[in-house]
Amino acid sequence: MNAMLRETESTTAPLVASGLVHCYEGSNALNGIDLVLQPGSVLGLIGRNGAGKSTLIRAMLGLLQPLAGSAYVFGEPALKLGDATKARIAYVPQQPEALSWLTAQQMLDFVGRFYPRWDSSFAKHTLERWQIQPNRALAKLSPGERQRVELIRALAAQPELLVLDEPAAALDPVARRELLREIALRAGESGTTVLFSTHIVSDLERVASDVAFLHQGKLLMRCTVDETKERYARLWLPPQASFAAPAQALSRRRHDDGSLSLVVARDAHDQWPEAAGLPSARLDALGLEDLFVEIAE
Ligand SMILES: Nc1ncnc2c1ncn2[C@@H]1O[C@H](COP(=O)(O)OP(=O)(O)OP(=O)(O)O)[C@@H](O)[C@H]1O
Repeated sequence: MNAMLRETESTTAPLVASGLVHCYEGSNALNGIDLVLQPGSVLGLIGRNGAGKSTLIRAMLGLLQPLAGSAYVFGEPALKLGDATKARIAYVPQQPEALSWLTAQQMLDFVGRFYPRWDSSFAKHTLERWQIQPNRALAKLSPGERQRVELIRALAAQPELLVLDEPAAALDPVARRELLREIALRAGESGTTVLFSTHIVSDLERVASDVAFLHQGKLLMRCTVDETKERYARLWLPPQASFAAPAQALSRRRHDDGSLSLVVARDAHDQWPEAAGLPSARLDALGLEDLFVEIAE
Protein backbone atom coordinates (compact mmCIF):
# COMPACT_ATOMS: atom_id res chain seq x y z
CA MET A 1 0.00 0.00 0.00
CA ASN A 2 1.25 3.44 -0.93
CA ALA A 3 2.57 5.23 2.17
CA MET A 4 0.74 8.52 1.56
CA LEU A 5 -2.49 6.75 0.76
CA ARG A 6 -2.11 4.70 3.90
CA GLU A 7 -1.70 7.82 5.99
CA THR A 8 -4.81 9.49 4.55
CA GLU A 9 -6.96 6.39 4.72
CA SER A 10 -5.88 5.47 8.21
CA THR A 11 -7.36 8.74 9.44
CA THR A 12 -10.64 8.57 7.53
CA ALA A 13 -11.72 5.02 6.67
CA PRO A 14 -13.84 3.04 9.15
CA LEU A 15 -11.43 0.12 8.98
CA VAL A 16 -7.88 -0.20 7.70
CA ALA A 17 -5.47 -3.13 7.80
CA SER A 18 -1.90 -2.53 6.82
CA GLY A 19 0.56 -5.38 6.41
CA LEU A 20 -1.14 -7.59 9.01
CA VAL A 21 0.80 -10.75 9.80
CA HIS A 22 -0.17 -13.34 12.37
CA CYS A 23 0.96 -16.85 13.29
CA TYR A 24 -0.45 -19.48 15.61
CA GLU A 25 2.02 -21.99 16.95
CA GLY A 26 4.41 -21.34 14.10
CA SER A 27 1.87 -21.60 11.29
CA ASN A 28 0.92 -18.51 9.33
CA ALA A 29 -2.70 -17.40 9.61
CA LEU A 30 -2.27 -13.94 8.03
CA ASN A 31 0.41 -13.19 5.48
CA GLY A 32 0.62 -9.41 5.18
CA ILE A 33 -2.95 -8.25 4.64
CA ASP A 34 -3.73 -4.75 3.35
CA LEU A 35 -7.41 -3.93 3.35
CA VAL A 36 -9.41 -0.71 3.50
CA LEU A 37 -13.13 -0.41 4.09
CA GLN A 38 -14.65 2.72 2.59
CA PRO A 39 -17.49 4.43 4.45
CA GLY A 40 -20.88 3.01 3.50
CA SER A 41 -19.50 -0.08 1.77
CA VAL A 42 -20.66 -3.60 2.53
CA LEU A 43 -17.67 -5.90 2.24
CA GLY A 44 -18.16 -9.65 2.11
CA LEU A 45 -15.06 -11.51 3.26
CA ILE A 46 -15.05 -14.99 1.81
CA GLY A 47 -12.69 -17.91 2.12
CA ARG A 48 -12.56 -21.59 2.98
CA ASN A 49 -12.49 -22.96 6.53
CA GLY A 50 -9.23 -21.91 8.15
CA ALA A 51 -8.49 -19.23 5.53
CA GLY A 52 -7.94 -16.67 8.30
CA LYS A 53 -11.20 -14.70 8.19
CA SER A 54 -11.86 -14.63 11.95
CA THR A 55 -8.21 -13.89 12.66
CA LEU A 56 -8.27 -10.97 10.23
CA ILE A 57 -11.48 -9.57 11.68
CA ARG A 58 -10.15 -9.84 15.23
CA ALA A 59 -6.85 -8.23 14.29
CA MET A 60 -8.62 -5.40 12.46
CA LEU A 61 -10.73 -4.68 15.53
CA GLY A 62 -7.81 -4.80 17.93
CA LEU A 63 -9.05 -7.97 19.66
CA LEU A 64 -5.85 -9.75 18.78
CA GLN A 65 -2.35 -8.38 18.65
CA PRO A 66 -0.83 -9.23 15.27
CA LEU A 67 2.80 -10.26 14.95
CA ALA A 68 3.36 -7.44 12.49
CA GLY A 69 1.44 -4.69 10.77
CA SER A 70 -1.24 -2.40 12.10
CA ALA A 71 -4.96 -1.78 12.00
CA TYR A 72 -7.01 1.38 12.44
CA VAL A 73 -10.67 1.90 13.29
CA PHE A 74 -11.98 5.34 12.37
CA GLY A 75 -8.38 6.51 12.36
CA GLU A 76 -7.53 5.19 15.84
CA PRO A 77 -4.99 2.40 16.33
CA ALA A 78 -7.15 -0.69 16.77
CA LEU A 79 -5.18 -1.84 19.80
CA LYS A 80 -5.87 1.41 21.65
CA LEU A 81 -9.50 2.22 20.91
CA GLY A 82 -11.14 4.79 23.16
CA ASP A 83 -14.68 4.34 24.51
CA ALA A 84 -16.11 6.86 22.04
CA THR A 85 -14.80 4.87 19.09
CA LYS A 86 -15.90 1.56 20.60
CA ALA A 87 -19.43 2.97 20.82
CA ARG A 88 -19.41 3.47 17.03
CA ILE A 89 -18.74 -0.22 16.37
CA ALA A 90 -20.79 -3.37 16.83
CA TYR A 91 -19.16 -6.75 16.39
CA VAL A 92 -20.77 -10.17 16.47
CA PRO A 93 -18.25 -13.01 16.86
CA GLN A 94 -18.70 -16.38 15.24
CA GLN A 95 -19.55 -18.10 18.52
CA PRO A 96 -20.98 -15.59 20.94
CA GLU A 97 -20.45 -16.64 24.53
CA ALA A 98 -20.28 -13.44 26.56
CA LEU A 99 -22.71 -12.79 29.42
CA SER A 100 -24.43 -16.13 28.87
CA TRP A 101 -25.71 -16.28 32.46
CA LEU A 102 -28.00 -13.29 31.73
CA THR A 103 -31.35 -13.51 30.00
CA ALA A 104 -31.68 -12.00 26.53
CA GLN A 105 -33.56 -9.02 27.94
CA GLN A 106 -31.04 -8.46 30.77
CA MET A 107 -28.13 -8.62 28.36
CA LEU A 108 -29.72 -6.16 25.95
CA ASP A 109 -30.62 -3.76 28.77
CA PHE A 110 -27.11 -3.96 30.17
CA VAL A 111 -25.25 -3.56 26.88
CA GLY A 112 -27.57 -0.81 25.69
CA ARG A 113 -26.19 1.54 28.35
CA PHE A 114 -22.86 1.68 26.55
CA TYR A 115 -24.31 2.81 23.24
CA PRO A 116 -25.45 6.41 22.93
CA ARG A 117 -27.76 5.65 19.99
CA TRP A 118 -29.24 2.44 21.46
CA ASP A 119 -32.66 1.68 19.94
CA SER A 120 -34.51 -0.13 22.74
CA SER A 121 -37.74 -0.25 20.78
CA PHE A 122 -35.96 -2.05 17.90
CA ALA A 123 -34.46 -4.50 20.41
CA LYS A 124 -37.86 -5.20 22.02
CA HIS A 125 -39.77 -5.59 18.76
CA THR A 126 -37.11 -7.68 17.05
CA LEU A 127 -36.96 -10.05 20.03
CA GLU A 128 -40.71 -10.53 19.58
CA ARG A 129 -40.55 -10.78 15.79
CA TRP A 130 -37.72 -13.31 15.93
CA GLN A 131 -39.64 -15.24 18.61
CA ILE A 132 -36.97 -15.18 21.28
CA GLN A 133 -38.09 -15.61 24.86
CA PRO A 134 -36.74 -12.50 26.59
CA ASN A 135 -36.57 -14.15 30.01
CA ARG A 136 -34.64 -17.23 29.06
CA ALA A 137 -30.94 -17.41 29.99
CA LEU A 138 -28.70 -16.95 26.94
CA ALA A 139 -26.92 -20.18 27.85
CA LYS A 140 -30.20 -22.07 27.34
CA LEU A 141 -30.91 -20.73 23.86
CA SER A 142 -30.18 -22.75 20.74
CA PRO A 143 -27.09 -21.60 18.76
CA GLY A 144 -29.36 -19.98 16.17
CA GLU A 145 -31.40 -18.15 18.82
CA ARG A 146 -28.20 -17.06 20.57
CA GLN A 147 -26.85 -15.72 17.30
CA ARG A 148 -30.07 -13.83 16.68
CA VAL A 149 -29.87 -12.15 20.10
CA GLU A 150 -26.31 -11.06 19.30
CA LEU A 151 -27.48 -9.67 15.97
CA ILE A 152 -30.25 -7.75 17.72
CA ARG A 153 -27.63 -6.35 20.12
CA ALA A 154 -25.42 -5.29 17.22
CA LEU A 155 -28.23 -3.72 15.19
CA ALA A 156 -29.93 -1.98 18.13
CA ALA A 157 -26.64 -0.18 18.83
CA GLN A 158 -27.08 1.61 15.46
CA PRO A 159 -23.34 1.42 14.87
CA GLU A 160 -21.49 3.26 12.15
CA LEU A 161 -19.42 0.12 11.62
CA LEU A 162 -21.03 -3.30 11.83
CA VAL A 163 -18.74 -6.33 11.80
CA LEU A 164 -20.27 -9.80 11.62
CA ASP A 165 -18.23 -12.98 11.66
CA GLU A 166 -20.27 -15.59 9.80
CA PRO A 167 -23.56 -14.13 10.96
CA ALA A 168 -25.67 -16.60 9.02
CA ALA A 169 -23.89 -19.76 10.20
CA ALA A 170 -26.55 -20.86 12.67
CA LEU A 171 -29.54 -19.10 11.13
CA ASP A 172 -32.40 -20.78 9.31
CA PRO A 173 -33.15 -19.52 5.77
CA VAL A 174 -35.95 -17.21 6.92
CA ALA A 175 -33.81 -15.58 9.61
CA ARG A 176 -30.93 -15.32 7.12
CA ARG A 177 -33.11 -13.46 4.63
CA GLU A 178 -34.29 -11.10 7.36
CA LEU A 179 -30.73 -10.41 8.43
CA LEU A 180 -29.62 -9.69 4.87
CA ARG A 181 -32.57 -7.34 4.42
CA GLU A 182 -31.63 -5.56 7.63
CA ILE A 183 -27.98 -5.22 6.55
CA ALA A 184 -29.02 -3.82 3.16
CA LEU A 185 -31.41 -1.40 4.86
CA ARG A 186 -28.78 -0.16 7.31
CA ALA A 187 -26.22 0.33 4.57
CA GLY A 188 -28.69 2.00 2.21
CA GLU A 189 -30.55 4.26 4.63
CA SER A 190 -28.06 5.04 7.37
CA GLY A 191 -24.80 4.61 5.47
CA THR A 192 -23.61 1.95 7.93
CA THR A 193 -20.31 0.38 6.88
CA VAL A 194 -20.50 -3.39 7.08
CA LEU A 195 -17.89 -6.13 7.09
CA PHE A 196 -19.14 -9.69 7.20
CA SER A 197 -17.46 -13.02 6.64
CA THR A 198 -19.32 -15.85 5.01
CA HIS A 199 -19.11 -19.12 3.10
CA ILE A 200 -22.43 -18.47 1.42
CA VAL A 201 -21.76 -16.88 -1.95
CA SER A 202 -25.42 -16.17 -2.66
CA ASP A 203 -25.65 -14.09 0.57
CA LEU A 204 -22.66 -12.13 -0.51
CA GLU A 205 -24.13 -11.49 -3.97
CA ARG A 206 -27.41 -10.41 -2.44
CA VAL A 207 -26.06 -7.75 -0.11
CA ALA A 208 -22.36 -6.96 -0.55
CA SER A 209 -21.03 -4.08 -2.63
CA ASP A 210 -17.46 -5.39 -2.38
CA VAL A 211 -15.83 -8.75 -2.02
CA ALA A 212 -12.49 -9.80 -0.57
CA PHE A 213 -11.26 -13.34 -1.01
CA LEU A 214 -8.92 -14.70 1.61
CA HIS A 215 -7.02 -17.90 0.88
CA GLN A 216 -4.42 -19.44 3.19
CA GLY A 217 -3.91 -16.12 4.95
CA LYS A 218 -3.48 -14.12 1.73
CA LEU A 219 -5.85 -11.68 0.14
CA LEU A 220 -6.16 -13.02 -3.41
CA MET A 221 -8.85 -10.70 -4.64
CA ARG A 222 -10.52 -7.47 -3.63
CA CYS A 223 -12.99 -5.69 -5.88
CA THR A 224 -16.63 -4.73 -6.23
CA VAL A 225 -19.07 -7.60 -6.67
CA ASP A 226 -20.00 -6.30 -10.15
CA GLU A 227 -16.36 -6.13 -11.21
CA THR A 228 -15.70 -9.82 -10.52
CA LYS A 229 -17.57 -10.88 -13.67
CA GLU A 230 -15.71 -8.37 -15.83
CA ARG A 231 -12.25 -8.72 -14.34
CA TYR A 232 -11.88 -12.47 -13.92
CA ALA A 233 -12.50 -15.37 -16.30
CA ARG A 234 -11.54 -18.96 -16.96
CA LEU A 235 -9.01 -19.35 -19.78
CA TRP A 236 -8.89 -22.77 -21.40
CA LEU A 237 -5.94 -23.67 -23.60
CA PRO A 238 -5.73 -26.89 -25.65
CA PRO A 239 -2.57 -29.03 -25.20
CA GLN A 240 -0.87 -27.55 -28.27
CA ALA A 241 -1.36 -24.00 -26.95
CA SER A 242 -0.58 -24.64 -23.30
CA PHE A 243 3.00 -23.36 -23.81
CA ALA A 244 1.45 -19.87 -24.17
CA ALA A 245 -0.14 -19.95 -20.71
CA PRO A 246 0.44 -16.68 -18.84
CA ALA A 247 2.80 -16.83 -15.86
CA GLN A 248 0.31 -14.88 -13.74
CA ALA A 249 -2.89 -16.74 -12.91
CA LEU A 250 -5.05 -17.07 -9.82
CA SER A 251 -5.31 -20.79 -10.35
CA ARG A 252 -3.94 -23.29 -12.85
CA ARG A 253 -5.16 -26.80 -13.52
CA ARG A 254 -3.78 -29.28 -16.07
CA HIS A 255 -6.29 -31.81 -17.36
CA ASP A 256 -5.52 -35.44 -18.27
CA ASP A 257 -5.55 -34.61 -22.00
CA GLY A 258 -2.84 -31.96 -21.47
CA SER A 259 -5.14 -28.95 -21.81
CA LEU A 260 -4.93 -26.18 -19.21
CA SER A 261 -7.60 -24.24 -17.28
CA LEU A 262 -6.52 -21.03 -15.62
CA VAL A 263 -8.34 -18.31 -13.73
CA VAL A 264 -6.99 -15.08 -15.17
CA ALA A 265 -7.55 -11.40 -14.54
CA ARG A 266 -7.45 -8.33 -16.76
CA ASP A 267 -4.22 -6.35 -16.39
CA ALA A 268 -3.81 -2.69 -15.41
CA HIS A 269 -4.73 -1.70 -19.01
CA ASP A 270 -7.90 -3.79 -18.85
CA GLN A 271 -6.48 -6.43 -21.20
CA TRP A 272 -6.78 -10.20 -20.87
CA PRO A 273 -3.51 -12.17 -21.07
CA GLU A 274 -2.23 -12.51 -24.63
CA ALA A 275 -2.97 -16.25 -24.78
CA ALA A 276 -6.69 -15.45 -24.63
CA GLY A 277 -6.39 -14.09 -28.17
CA LEU A 278 -5.19 -17.41 -29.64
CA PRO A 279 -7.73 -18.90 -32.04
CA SER A 280 -7.77 -22.21 -30.12
CA ALA A 281 -8.16 -20.58 -26.69
CA ARG A 282 -11.50 -20.17 -24.94
CA LEU A 283 -12.38 -17.52 -22.36
CA ASP A 284 -15.41 -18.26 -20.16
CA ALA A 285 -17.14 -15.89 -17.79
CA LEU A 286 -17.23 -17.09 -14.19
CA GLY A 287 -19.96 -16.58 -11.62
CA LEU A 288 -18.80 -15.62 -8.15
CA GLU A 289 -19.27 -19.13 -6.78
CA ASP A 290 -17.34 -20.77 -9.65
CA LEU A 291 -14.61 -18.21 -9.26
CA PHE A 292 -14.15 -19.03 -5.58
CA VAL A 293 -14.28 -22.76 -6.11
CA GLU A 294 -11.71 -22.59 -8.93
CA ILE A 295 -9.31 -20.46 -6.91
CA ALA A 296 -9.73 -22.25 -3.60
CA GLU A 297 -9.52 -25.81 -4.85
N1 LIG B 1 -6.36 -19.92 18.86
C1 LIG B 1 -5.77 -20.59 17.87
N2 LIG B 1 -4.70 -21.38 18.10
C2 LIG B 1 -4.07 -22.04 17.10
N3 LIG B 1 -4.44 -21.95 15.81
C3 LIG B 1 -5.49 -21.20 15.52
C4 LIG B 1 -6.21 -20.46 16.52
N4 LIG B 1 -7.22 -19.77 15.92
C5 LIG B 1 -7.14 -20.06 14.61
N5 LIG B 1 -6.11 -20.90 14.36
C6 LIG B 1 -5.70 -21.40 13.04
O1 LIG B 1 -5.48 -20.28 12.18
C7 LIG B 1 -6.00 -20.51 10.89
C8 LIG B 1 -7.04 -19.43 10.56
O2 LIG B 1 -8.15 -19.60 11.44
P1 LIG B 1 -9.44 -18.66 11.36
O3 LIG B 1 -10.33 -19.05 12.48
O4 LIG B 1 -9.00 -17.26 11.28
O5 LIG B 1 -10.06 -19.11 9.94
P2 LIG B 1 -11.51 -18.84 9.33
O6 LIG B 1 -11.29 -18.44 7.91
O7 LIG B 1 -12.27 -17.88 10.19
O8 LIG B 1 -12.15 -20.29 9.40
P3 LIG B 1 -13.70 -20.76 9.47
O9 LIG B 1 -14.33 -20.40 8.17
O10 LIG B 1 -13.61 -22.23 9.65
O11 LIG B 1 -14.31 -20.06 10.65
C9 LIG B 1 -6.56 -21.93 10.91
O12 LIG B 1 -5.60 -22.80 10.37
C10 LIG B 1 -6.79 -22.22 12.37
O13 LIG B 1 -6.63 -23.59 12.65
